[in-house]
Amino acid sequence: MSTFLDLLRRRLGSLLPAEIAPGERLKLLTPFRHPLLISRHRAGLIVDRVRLFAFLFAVLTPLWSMVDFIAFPSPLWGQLMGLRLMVCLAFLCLLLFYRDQERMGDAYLAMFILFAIPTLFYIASHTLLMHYDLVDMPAAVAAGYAFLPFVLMAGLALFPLTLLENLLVAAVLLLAQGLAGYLNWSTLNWPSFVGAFWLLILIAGVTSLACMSQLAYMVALLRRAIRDDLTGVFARNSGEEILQVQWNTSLRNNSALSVAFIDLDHFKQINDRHGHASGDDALRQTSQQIQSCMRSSDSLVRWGGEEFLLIMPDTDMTRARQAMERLQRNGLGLRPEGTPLTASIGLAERFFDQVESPGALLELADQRMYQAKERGRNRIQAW
Ligand SMILES: Nc1nc2c(ncn2[C@@H]2O[C@H](COP(=O)(O)OP(=O)(O)OP(=O)(O)O)[C@@H](O)[C@H]2O)c(=O)[nH]1
Repeated sequence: MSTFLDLLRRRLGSLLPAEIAPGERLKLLTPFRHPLLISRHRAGLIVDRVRLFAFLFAVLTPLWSMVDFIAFPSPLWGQLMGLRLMVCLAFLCLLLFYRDQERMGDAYLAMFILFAIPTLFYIASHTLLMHYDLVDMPAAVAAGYAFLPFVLMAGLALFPLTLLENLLVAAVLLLAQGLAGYLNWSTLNWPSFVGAFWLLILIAGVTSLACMSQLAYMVALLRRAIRDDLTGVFARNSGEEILQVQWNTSLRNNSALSVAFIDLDHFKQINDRHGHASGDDALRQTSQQIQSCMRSSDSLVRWGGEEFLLIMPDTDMTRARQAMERLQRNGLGLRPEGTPLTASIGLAERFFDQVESPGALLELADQRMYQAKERGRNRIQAW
């Protein structure tokens, strides 16, 4: 039975996008456990896509007035043109004035505005069209107005969204379509309202898959770009970005921010005596040991060869020191000859040291790490 379940799990697992690692699959379902850098890059990408959409809509919406002019009687085409110009203006404002702060809250707001503008247009245009008894070509053009929810649902596929986010937006669009049916907007030559609703659900399903595939590619590419190949912790350039973000957050919230430089002692000897592969093993062990001790909000960065930087938001000097003492007690792994790996650790904290920039914070922690080396290694230097 368990072999069958195993086989089933593996077969089903192979249906998921291949580029995503097994441990990362949950990231495709909900946005709650996305690391900081994924959220930032995803937010930036979503806002870029919103602006692209806004540009296309701003150009295409007024152009369609020519079709209205040919198909509809006066004053209907004029009223619709007025609506279209307002929509165009709203999209232009979104395009020109929306500033991306690389926060998911901003991305959600941008998407909300992007979808709210055509939805309001959808309601307003149908309120106008309902007053006219259109036949033949005008009726066919009016039916085109009923396709807007389909365009919006298909447009969702452009965004790198999780399943949960996708279902929420799709549910709102389905609700709007249901409301349109309830209010009898289906008079617009739409042959079967239930058929249309079903089609919208199918499109929602396909879009969810498209969104998750995009997100999977994004997560996989980011993993390669931001992680150190050997240890899997953050690479130095991502560490610099994370430190800047955490610095900004600590300024905004007036909260503590600690950093620790952790430099392994006599690491060169491992390479010299036991070979480079043993040195690599030791680095992997150390990074795992530090990760097992740190909080989920902390970020571990491989800063250089055998030097790690631990960024600890919301952590004052006392607690940072306690965390490093715990790390020392748990150990950093073993050298090939069986003796414990040790490190010299330099600590610095924003309030405690009264520094004015993330660079100064790093500098101080680095200096203290060198002092710890000079004082005999295997120690924590906090002032
Ligand atoms: N195996 C391995 N070694 C590395 C890697 N990156 C850097 N190193 C080695 O790390 C060693 C660092 O040596 P040193 O800077 O002299 O430091 P140390 O021997 O730890 O001495 P102290 O820091 O003074 O205690 C060098 O031998 C580098 O070749 C890596 O990715 N893998």
